[in-house]
Amino acid sequence: MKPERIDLLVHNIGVLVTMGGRPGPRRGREMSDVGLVTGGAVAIADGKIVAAGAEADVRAEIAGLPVERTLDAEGRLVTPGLVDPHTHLVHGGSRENELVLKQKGLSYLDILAQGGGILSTVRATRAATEDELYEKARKSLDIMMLYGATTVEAKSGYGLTLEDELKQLRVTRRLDETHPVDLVSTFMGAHAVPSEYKGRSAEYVKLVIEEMLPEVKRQGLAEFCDVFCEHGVFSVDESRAILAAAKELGFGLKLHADEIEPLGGAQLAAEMGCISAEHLLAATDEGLKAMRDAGVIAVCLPATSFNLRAKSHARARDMIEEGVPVALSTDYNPGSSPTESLQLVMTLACLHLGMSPEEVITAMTINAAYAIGRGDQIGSLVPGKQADLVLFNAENLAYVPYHFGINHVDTVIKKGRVVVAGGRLMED
Ligand SMILES: N=CN[C@@H](CCC(=O)O)C(=O)O
Ligand SMILES: [Zn+2]
Repeated sequence: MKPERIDLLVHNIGVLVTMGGRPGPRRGREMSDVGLVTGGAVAIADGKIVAAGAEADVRAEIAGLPVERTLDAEGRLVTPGLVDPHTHLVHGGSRENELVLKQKGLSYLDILAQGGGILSTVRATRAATEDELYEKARKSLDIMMLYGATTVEAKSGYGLTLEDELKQLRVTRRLDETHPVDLVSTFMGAHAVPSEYKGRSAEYVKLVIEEMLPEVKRQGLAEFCDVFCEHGVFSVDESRAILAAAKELGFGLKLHADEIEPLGGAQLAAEMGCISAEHLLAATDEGLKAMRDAGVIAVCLPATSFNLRAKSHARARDMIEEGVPVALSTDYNPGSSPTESLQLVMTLACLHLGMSPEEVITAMTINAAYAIGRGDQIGSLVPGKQADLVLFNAENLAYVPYHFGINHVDTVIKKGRVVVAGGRLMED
C-alpha cells in the first residue's frame, strides 16, 4: 500500500547496496550479488522502505507524494544497516591481563582450565549490579552503532546461576527497550561449567535443563538458546541434551561448534536443526555438508581467530563453495574478541577468510539477519522492510575493508530515524 507521504528521502547516493534478491539466506555465487545501484536513492515512510534503487526510478515511484525531509548523501556508499549476529554484549569487567598470558604461550582453554577466561568474567558479572551491567553494555552498544550496527544479538552466559543469568537477560531486555539498536536475546547458561560445579558437569547440565531454561522461557527473556560445545566445556551429548530441552520449550537453537577441536559440533547443529553454528574453525567436510543439507547458517568470527592467534581461520571459501550460507560477526566479548567493530571484521574476513567485499557485506546484512531469525524484516533495502541504513564515507564497497582500523560511518538511520550523523551520536 502506498503511503500518504515520504518521511525521508535519501538521495545523491554514490553506490547503493540494496541486497535485493530472493528471500532466504544467500549461498554460493548468490553471495556476490549485492544488488548494486550507482546513483541511487531510498524513500522511507513510517520507518519502512518505500522504494530503493536508481534515483530517477525512486523519484518516479514517489511522484506526487509530499516529502517531509531530504538527506543528501553527497555521493556516499549506502548499505543496509549492519547486523551483528553473535555477541556477548552484557558482562562485567575486562580481561586485558590475558594479553600477556597469551604472549607467554597460554592457550584460551589453558586459561579457562585455570579458572580464568570466561570464569573470571563470571565473577565480575556476578559482582556487578544490573545498573552497572546496563551502563557498560550501553557504551559498547553506542560504539557498535557508531560503527554501523543496527541490530545485534546478545547472549547471556556470564551468570551461570539462575539469578545471575536472569540478571544479564534483563539488562539485554532493558537495552532493547531503551537503545535505538534492536537486540535479539540468546540464553547461554551452558557457556562454561561454573567453578562451584567443577567435576560435576552433569549436575550443572541438569540445572540448565530443569531450572534455567523453563524460567527463562516463562519470563520471555530469550528467543534463542546457545551452548559452548567444546572439549573441556560441554560434550556433544551434553550439548544435545540441552538443545533438545530448549527445542521442546520452543527456543530457536544456536551452537558454538568446532571452534578449537573437531568434536562434531557442525553435525550436531545440523541434527538439532540449529538456525546457525558459530566459529567452526575445526569443522570437517562432513560437518559442513551436514550443515548445508540442514540449512544451518555458518557464523564466522575472524576477529576471534585473529585475537586468539589461531593457526588457521574458519574455512569460509569451502563453506561458500559447498553452499553453506555464511554470516559474519564481531563475537564481541571481553576475552576472545574484545572489539565492537564490524568494520574490523570486514577487513579480517577479506584478508584471513578470503571473502570478497561483496560476500562480506552479504554476510553482515541479509545472511546475518537470517542467522537471528530476522531475515524477513531487515538485512536488505527492499519495500516493506525496516528502514535501517548506513552511509559510509567511501566511494565503493572495497574501500571500507581496505582502509582498515578507522571508522568510515557518517550516518546511521534506524527505523527511518537518523541516529548517527557526521559520525556522532544524535541526542534524543
Ligand atoms: N567460545 C566461547 N565463548 C566466547 C568467548 C567468551 C569469553 O572468552 O569470555 C566466544 O564465542 O568466543
Ligand atoms: Zn561466542
